[in-house]
This record gives sequence, structure tokens and C-alpha cells, in this order.
Amino acid sequence: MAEATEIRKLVYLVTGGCGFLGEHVVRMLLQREPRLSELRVFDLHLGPWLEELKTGPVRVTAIQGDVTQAHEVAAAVAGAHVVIHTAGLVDVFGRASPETIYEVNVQGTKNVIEACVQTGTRFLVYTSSMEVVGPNIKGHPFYRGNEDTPYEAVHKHPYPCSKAQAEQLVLEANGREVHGGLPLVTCALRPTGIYGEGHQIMRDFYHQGLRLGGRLFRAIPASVEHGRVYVGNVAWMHVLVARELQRQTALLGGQVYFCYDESPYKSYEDFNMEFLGPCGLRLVETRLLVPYWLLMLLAALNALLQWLLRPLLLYAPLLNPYTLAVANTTFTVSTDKARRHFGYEPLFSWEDSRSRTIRWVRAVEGSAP
Ligand SMILES: NC(=O)C1=CN([C@@H]2O[C@H](COP(=O)(O)OP(=O)(O)OC[C@H]3O[C@@H](n4cnc5c(N)ncnc54)[C@H](O)[C@@H]3O)[C@@H](O)[C@H]2O)C=CC1
Ligand SMILES: C[C@H](CCCC(C)(C)O)[C@H]1CC[C@H]2[C@@H]3[C@H](O)CC4=CC(=O)CC[C@]4(C)[C@H]3CC[C@]12C
Repeated sequence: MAEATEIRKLVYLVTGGCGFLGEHVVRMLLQREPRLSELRVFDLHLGPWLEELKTGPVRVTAIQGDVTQAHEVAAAVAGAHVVIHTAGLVDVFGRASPETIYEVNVQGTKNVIEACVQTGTRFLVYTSSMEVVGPNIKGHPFYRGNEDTPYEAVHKHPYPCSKAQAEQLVLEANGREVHGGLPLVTCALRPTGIYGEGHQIMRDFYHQGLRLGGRLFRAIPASVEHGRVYVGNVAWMHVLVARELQRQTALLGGQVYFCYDESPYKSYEDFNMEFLGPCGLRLVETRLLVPYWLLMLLAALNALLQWLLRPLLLYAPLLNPYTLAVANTTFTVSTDKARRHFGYEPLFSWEDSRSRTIRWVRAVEGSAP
């Protein structure tokens, strides 16, 4: 007992700690970071599940706050050794305005960096995204690429643009002097499409399939491959990189790492069927019935309707020109940089990731959409 309290001396802060990924990071830190003494969970909306975490050996502090408010961020960061910044506005459906997306993703990240500098926090891990690279607006495939693969990263949509700007800010901040005179050490993790327990889009597809009599309709050719990664492995990568950033500052500082695991390369829809299939849904082939030009037309119509209806109501369907372009462009990652730099191996095999996700979808069954 005395030994356990002796080694527990680190304070971590997880921004966005009540989100899909954030919750997994929080739980993973409690399970796998033995040096943790306090875990601060900062989010705009706190989850009730945080209460059950407060009985363990680590002090869990829930902080309701907004990353766009510099003073709230600085107060939460003060005294933390490590910040894992996962908070972000993930919106590719036009629910939020571009200004709001920039405010949260870019200004929010600036506030986190400045808070580290002012308060003397030395280690910052940023949750970036594959979207900072691509797919680009030209629809170029990124096939089994790694962190050094040349690719024309050209974006227009506010989400990838904001993530790219924020990532750049984080990487440029590496080496800045923090309060106390020591250098800030930063790195960025770039997950591909994350799946697993708590994945809202998977839940939406599941309910859509139930409404359609147990069917989903294929819209994208099966040959278009998407990189996907299990949320537990993404969380594990965050925990590991945060630990190793403190040990190997020169090697890891200023670096980017794609998040990867053993999940198979498949089309977005075929991949989802790995979980939705065992839960009773089937994918109906419609390629011959719905040509791509018609999908583009529908996507453009959705965008027009969104714009026309905006004064009255929020119309934000899954299909829009941006999501169609992303869904229809191959983007897969093949790298071992995280293994080479900080010894990352996926904690969950593909079989584990799959069965955990299926179990979660089954539990969602019957719950309101
Ligand atoms: N879901 C995915 O497939 C991928 C997500 N990412 C990144 O991972 C991070 C987490 O994403 P998810 O967990 O999927 O999203 P999420 O929406 O489930 O979680 C984001 C969390 O940030 C919080 N948040 C939003 N605005 C905030 C603000 N102003 N102040 C404080 N907290 C705020 C939300 O309340 C939420 O709990 C994001 O930075 C996202 O860009 C990256 C690649 C793929
Ligand atoms: C919603 C899309 C699938 C529906 C397409 C339709 C309507 C034709 O059937 C999703 C396809 C690809 C997804 C994105 C991808 O996984 C990369 C992402 C990374 C992030 O950082 C955030 C989420 C997302 C942009 C993800 C969003 C949903 C898709 C566009």
C-alpha cells in the first residue's frame, strides 16, 4: 500500500474526457497508468459514469468547462504534469457553423498550449485525425500510407482544416519554454475512423437498419478501403505515448503518429457489417440501382436543403458532398512508427475488438435512437 502511494505522483488532465474516445482514455489511464495520483476530466458535458470512478485509489476530478474559455482551461491545467487534449468538435454533417468548429478545435487548442506554457505543464498529447492528411478534395487515394508518405493534403471543409491547423500549432509548440524554464514536449496522434463501444455513427446505422426492416443499402463500392481502428487501441496509444513522452523527449517530441491496429482493410460499409451483421442486419447490394452520379446529386440536394431550411430547423443527414467524397475515397494506413518509437502494440486483437463492439451493439438494441 505504502509502495503504491509512493509511486502515484502524477496528475493527468484529459480534455473531452466524456466523449466517445475521451471516456476510453480516462478508463484506460485508471487501469494502465500506475503512476497516476489524480485524473482531471475536463468536458463541456460531464457524464454521470464519472461518479463510479471516484472510489478507486486515484483521485478523479470532474471539471465542467469549455476549451474556448482560456481562464477555464488554465485553471484546469495548473499543476497537471500531462495534458491529453482530445476535446474537439467532430462535425462533418453541417450541424455546427464553421466559426464554431474553428473556435473549439483551433482556439481551444491554442488555449490548451498557452495554459501549459503559463502554468509549467511540460507534456501535451494532441488527438489529431487522419483527416489532417486526407482524403483530399481531389479524391486521391491514400493506400497503405505511413507518416512519411507524400500526399497532397488539400482541404476545404472546416473540420479537417481546423484539425490540421490545431495539429500544426501543437507541433510548433514543441520546445517552447514553459513556466519554470523547461521545454514543452508535444506530439500528435492521428486516428483513422474510430469504432467501438460508444460510437454514435454505428448506433445511427444500426437504428437506420432496424427502421428499414433489417436492411442497409450499399452506396459505396466494396473496393474503396477505409482505415479503421478500435477505440480501446486508440486509448491505449494515448496512455503509452503520454508515458513515453516523459521518458524519450527528444525522440517523441514534435512527432505525429497514425493510430493503427489489426482491424482489416475494408470499405466503410463492409467494415460496419462486421458488427451489424451478427446483430441481424444485412447489406443489400444496390450498386447497379444507384449510380454514383445519383448519389452526388442526392448529396448536393441534401446540402441545398440544409441551407434552405437552416432558418427553420437543422437538417443534417449523413449524406452530403463531403461525407460522400470521404466515404468514396480509399484511405488506409500501414505503419509501425508507434511501435518503433514507443513500443506500441495493440492491446486488443481484431477478434477482441470485434466481439466487444458486437456486444455493445447488441446492448444498444431496443434503446431509443
Ligand atoms: N470519431 C472519430 O472517428 C475520430 C475522432 N478524432 C478526434 O478524436 C477526438 C475525440 O473525438 P470523439 O470522441 O469521436 O468525439 P466526441 O464528440 O464523442 O468527443 C468530443 C468531446 O469533446 C467535448 N467538447 C466539445 N467541445 C468542447 C468544448 N468547447 N470544451 C470542452 N469540451 C468540449 C464534447 O463534449 C465531447 O465529450 C476529437 O478531437 C476528434 O477530432 C480523430 C479521428 C477519428
Ligand atoms: C458518414 C460517412 C458514411 C456514410 C456515407 C453514405 C451516406 C454514402 O453512406 C462516414 C464515411 C467515412 C467517415 C469519416 C472517416 O471515418 C474519417 C473521420 C475522421 C475524423 O476525424 C472524424 C470522423 C470522420 C470524418 C468520419 C465521419 C463519418 C464518415 C464521413
